[in-house]
Amino acid sequence: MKTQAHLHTLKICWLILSLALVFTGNAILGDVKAFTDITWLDIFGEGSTLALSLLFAGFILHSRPRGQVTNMLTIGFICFSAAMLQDILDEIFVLTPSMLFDDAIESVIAPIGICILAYGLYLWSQEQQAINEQLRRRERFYREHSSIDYITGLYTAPYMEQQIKFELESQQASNEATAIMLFDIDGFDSFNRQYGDAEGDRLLKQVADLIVMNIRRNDLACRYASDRFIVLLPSTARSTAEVMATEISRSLHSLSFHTGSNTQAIHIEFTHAVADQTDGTSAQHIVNTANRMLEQRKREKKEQRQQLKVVA
Ligand SMILES: Nc1nc2c(ncn2[C@@H]2O[C@H](COP(=O)(O)OP(=O)(O)OP(=O)(O)O)[C@@H](O)[C@H]2O)c(=O)[nH]1
Repeated sequence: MKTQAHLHTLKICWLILSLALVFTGNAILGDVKAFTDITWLDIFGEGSTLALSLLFAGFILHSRPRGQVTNMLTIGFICFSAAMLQDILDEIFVLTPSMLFDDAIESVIAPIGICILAYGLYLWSQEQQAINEQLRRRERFYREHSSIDYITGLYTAPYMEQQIKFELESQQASNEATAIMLFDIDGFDSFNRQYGDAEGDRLLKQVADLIVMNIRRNDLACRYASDRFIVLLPSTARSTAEVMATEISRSLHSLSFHTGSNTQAIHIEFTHAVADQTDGTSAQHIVNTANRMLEQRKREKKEQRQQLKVVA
């Protein structure tokens, strides 16, 4: 996975600078305690908290893009880490009580940092709700990042099977229908050979995005296999699913795909199939039935093409 840390060089510099300032302040303004006066257990405890705080800040900067949420979380962690460092250093340095340096950092900067951190977390939860809304048609109610296909950004077949299983179980209680649709690109192998695998990957991504755009809020799209996509349609009768699949196939066919800087668009053919819970008692059964129908339609299409060639 690509790190986002390079986007945050300035923030990393601020973090290092603030820790360096705290250390320098203590070194200039304080006197080092006698070795025997130092409580090493306290240093260990406070040092662990500082290390964890820096680790959290590292995860944030490693994985998040730029923006207000990242800024708030980073400022919060900078203040909190500076206060934790001060807590450690006052075990090592004695500062004159009349100096407010120690109190200012521990009693003022620390609570300010925690307030900013809390505000950052609040913004993060708001942001997450907006992202969840966008992701709904790609993941529904369950997130498992290890099952994501990185070419299309969709989940893979095992995830879909699990979701169909959940849907069948809940449908037994509600007595509602559940349908699935399969879409398969025609001649993807020759597309790859003609335009290269990178263009093939780009096509898969665009097809995935278009499918997601064409389904409803509660439906779920996944990549089933190489050039095959599957959509789960909860509470949907087969007849409705057939209509939806035909519309999506039409929309996929009108996709204007441009390879490289070519101005001439390529239009891809698709084959689709629909199945519902009457086709089987388990997720595996229903998906197998849809696959068989799809293969059958592909064979028919190929035969038709060959007949047309012979006639021509
Ligand atoms: N670019 C790209 N190609 C892939 C990927 N996964 C599988 N493929 C290729 O997809 C092609 C699928 O070939 P086939 O199953 O014969 O499908 P097809 O050429 O569309 O044939 P029909 O389905 O019968 O029309 C193979 O060439 C695979 O190497 C991928 O992630 N990216």
